[in-house]
Amino acid sequence: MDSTLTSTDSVVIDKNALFEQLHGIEAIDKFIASEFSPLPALSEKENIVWLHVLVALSFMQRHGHSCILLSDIASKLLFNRSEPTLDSSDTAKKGYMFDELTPLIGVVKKALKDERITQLFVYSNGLFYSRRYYEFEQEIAHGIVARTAFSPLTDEASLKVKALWPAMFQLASANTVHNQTSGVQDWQQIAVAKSLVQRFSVINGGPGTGKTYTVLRLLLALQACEENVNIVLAAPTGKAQQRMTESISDSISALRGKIDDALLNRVPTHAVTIHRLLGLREHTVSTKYNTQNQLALDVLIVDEASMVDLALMARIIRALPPHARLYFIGDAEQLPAVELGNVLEQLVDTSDELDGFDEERIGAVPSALRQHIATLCPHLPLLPVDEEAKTWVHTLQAPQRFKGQVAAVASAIQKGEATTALSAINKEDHKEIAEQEPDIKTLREGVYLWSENSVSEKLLRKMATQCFAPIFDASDAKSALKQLNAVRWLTPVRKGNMGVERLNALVFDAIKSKITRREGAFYQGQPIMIVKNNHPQRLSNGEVGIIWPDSNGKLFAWFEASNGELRHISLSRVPQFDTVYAMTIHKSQGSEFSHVVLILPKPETEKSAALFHRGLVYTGLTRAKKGCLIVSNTTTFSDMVSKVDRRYSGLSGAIRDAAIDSM
Ligand SMILES: Nc1ncnc2c1ncn2[C@@H]1O[C@H](COP(=O)(O)OP(=O)(O)OP(=O)(O)O)[C@@H](O)[C@H]1O
Repeated sequence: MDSTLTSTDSVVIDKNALFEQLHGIEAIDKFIASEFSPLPALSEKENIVWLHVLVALSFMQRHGHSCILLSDIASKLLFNRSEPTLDSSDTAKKGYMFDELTPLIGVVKKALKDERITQLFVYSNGLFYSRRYYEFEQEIAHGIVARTAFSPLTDEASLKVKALWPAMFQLASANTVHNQTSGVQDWQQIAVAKSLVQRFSVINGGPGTGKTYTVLRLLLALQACEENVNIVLAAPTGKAQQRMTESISDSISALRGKIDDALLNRVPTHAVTIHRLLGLREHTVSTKYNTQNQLALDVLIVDEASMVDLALMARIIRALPPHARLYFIGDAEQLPAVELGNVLEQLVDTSDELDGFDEERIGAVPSALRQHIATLCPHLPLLPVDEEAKTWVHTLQAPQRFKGQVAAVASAIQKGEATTALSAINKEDHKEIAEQEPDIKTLREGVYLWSENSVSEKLLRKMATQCFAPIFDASDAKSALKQLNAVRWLTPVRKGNMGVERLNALVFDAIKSKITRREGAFYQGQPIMIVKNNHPQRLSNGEVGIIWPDSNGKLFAWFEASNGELRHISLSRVPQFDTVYAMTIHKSQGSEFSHVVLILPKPETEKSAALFHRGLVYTGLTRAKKGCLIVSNTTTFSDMVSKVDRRYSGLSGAIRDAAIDSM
């Protein structure tokens, strides 16, 4: 038989001929489809449908979705490409037209009668999954729902927290009267009050909306309830762990003098990476801490939760002892994790219809919880019974820092309002920039847009010198690192004219006359980013350092430790790295810079156009603390803001179902 043909006793299909017609698929998609089809119980026609469902599932999982929604592929022509494009040697592909929904579901259900298939795949509520991801979602949903039940404070704990409250929130009596009479709600206080009586909650909000401020108060309140409570702070990456340590420490400093030092000194400040906490072994999926060997802690606070993927979340839930509290801090509008899943987005998602269910218990605020809040915060307006949000989600909206233009533009982008965002940005045209060329203003407070067309190579080089020459003028490694974090260039892509690789080469060319010392591939002032976790050197993927001489003039790589101290390692020990004047927006997640140059080029290929979406613009912009210069055409900018990158997941629905089951 021809090797391209696959058969069971009754069915023969020419898989390669079918794959040949599909655009955008990769070897792994073909492998999955080949491994689990054809099935003897299906007819030839059904097997062809089944094969394409498997290709679609594998394709979607490669793109971060945990499942496929069958109604979204039903009656659709997918994997087609009408014209060969210039950027690839691909020819036109016919694609595959999926059946209508009812027969499509019929085939999937029939395939799932096969014992081997049912061990590996699941169909549930219109979603088709690999069983592994379905089970992750179920585990997470049950772990969360078990923790969202109302668990009241003891009278003693309640009194202690109540005594601490006015100092924690700096409540002057004028303030409290104001809240009571004006009806102005204080969502930070509500978040703390609610989180005290729920063992799981999410504190969600954009940059500077006061998440750390809120978490610190939650920690103080938890410690007031139970003196020896064991609290652990964790974040998904080394960079995020460092920032968490810094922001909690800064927040504590801001409270000094207002609250008893003894209380503040008990608050933990040192964060760890989640991987380290769980003892995730490199190149394996096993963790030291898991269901059999759970972590010895009472409270786990996870920062930058948008970067937590589905598998990592499942591992966190497994490693937590049942009594442990879990609090997630993050911004659900940020890009989701690079790996599969969009956990935070699903946790805060309120799009699920609660109609027909007991809203009192699933979505709205139960009366016992309202009573608890009224006791703790009599100065605040009562929460309405019909509040729509999930009780465990606290979305902070009012920017406390970061006021002004960056916040206004970010908020319009978040809502998908490209025109509003554009009207809130200062736009400068080619002529103005050209006129300013001798003294271009790359780094200013606020948000500026320069049209991509008006940014010539010459101008880019001037911008590069302005942004990065100060690194080379620094007096020591610490100030060089500080200069490095003052500005970063961000772009969505690695390749192409405005991709990371070309921009880094261009910057290097613009500043190379400033280089005074070199050693092999390294030079003084070179910013490097580690691209793979390296345990022996205690360096994690994404960590950024600088090459700088020590007092003897010998070059070393310098990194900031989580306590703010610098440490250096010899150049021969530097693991795999990239030079990093420019980096991808994805890699910038969890970092902040005073200024950002956000380059959003016109997509050069069909593939990159599909990947340019709102999350990239929002994440890139919100990395900027003071100013952001966007280099983009208004059409590209608007297209990106209008395009949402939705990941399919059944997690939100699984949580709802688990909540109903638990009633
Ligand atoms: N209710 C408040 N009253 C006064 N200042 C506040 C309040 N909430 C937050 N702040 C201040 O606003 C600033 C930003 O708050 P915070 O660092 O908690 O925000 P964040 O959401 O954690 O920011 P990021 O996302 O950047 O980590 C801090 O200086 C903080 O002290």
